[in-house]
Amino acid sequence: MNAETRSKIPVALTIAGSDSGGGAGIQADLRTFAFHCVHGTSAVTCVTAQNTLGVVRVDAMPSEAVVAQMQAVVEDIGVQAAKTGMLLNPEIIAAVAQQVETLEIDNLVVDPVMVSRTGAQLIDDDAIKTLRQQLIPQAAIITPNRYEAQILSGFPINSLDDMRAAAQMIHRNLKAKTVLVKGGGMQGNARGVDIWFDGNRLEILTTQQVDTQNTHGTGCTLSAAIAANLAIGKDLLTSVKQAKEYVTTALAYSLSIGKGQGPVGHFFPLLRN
Ligand SMILES: Nc1ncnc2c1ncn2[C@@H]1O[C@H](COP(=O)(O)OP(=O)(O)O)[C@@H](O)[C@H]1O
Ligand SMILES: Cc1ncc(COP(=O)(O)OP(=O)(O)O)c(N)n1
Repeated sequence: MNAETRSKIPVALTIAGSDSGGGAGIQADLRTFAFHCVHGTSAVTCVTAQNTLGVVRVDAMPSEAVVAQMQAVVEDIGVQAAKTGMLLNPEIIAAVAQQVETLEIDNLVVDPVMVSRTGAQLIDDDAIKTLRQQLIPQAAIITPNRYEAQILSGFPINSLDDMRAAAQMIHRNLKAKTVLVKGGGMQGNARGVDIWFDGNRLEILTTQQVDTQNTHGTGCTLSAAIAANLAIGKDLLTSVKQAKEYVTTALAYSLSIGKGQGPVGHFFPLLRN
């Protein structure tokens, strides 16, 4: 890559929390951006003390600090795409939503981090309300997991049909432009199947099911890979399909570290032997 090409490298921004265990959050996002040869920038929203067994403590950043990070990055460097992850509280969500509008951030991927794969609620009810009202309508795509889709649609999800109905309802009721309901938390044949709905087209996205308990960070990795592909200039559906392929490979190379759910292997596909 010569100097001229390097000066045109795509840039993506993650607005998310830190995971001390390195499996999810900004750590997963920045590795994913780097894997895609996209320069990664970040606005840290909170710091979690976390490992493969769960979240022990969360400390929020002041919303003004999150705003300052977003402004510093966008006003100087510029970004072609952004993703949000754990935004934690209503003040941070409202501030991020305001800045997305003011800074005219395009290609926004909202991973509405509310509930972990294990079913634990990560943000409070006021934060969920602010997310629905202020941020989701600005997203190019939102990527709820099974439990988040249950909260956003208001009904239980136990089958592919339920996932389909939830994607359509979230699109209609929340003015979300495109919805991807993720199936990592489903059982049986629906595990690892995702549903895409953009108001016209409904797609069932499948890859191989990977049999591993080391799935920590799959949602962050998927949304970061979508943002990276959008920053490169790919269209939305291609970005999602390729991001899903990447997550599947990273799952196949996931890491058995810690005593609980280990992280996916972001760079390990490079070490195939
Ligand atoms: N065991 C698996 N095999 C294949 N794909 C999976 C598996 N687990 C999760 N995925 C995929 O990983 C992505 C993230 O989904 P999910 O794990 O549901 O999100 P979250 O981490 O937000 O709970 C989705 O594309 C999902 O289909
Ligand atoms: C700091 C932080 N952000 C997000 C998450 C959730 O990670 P995600 O990839 O969406 O979900 P899991 O598959 O790990 O449940 C987190 N744990 N920490």
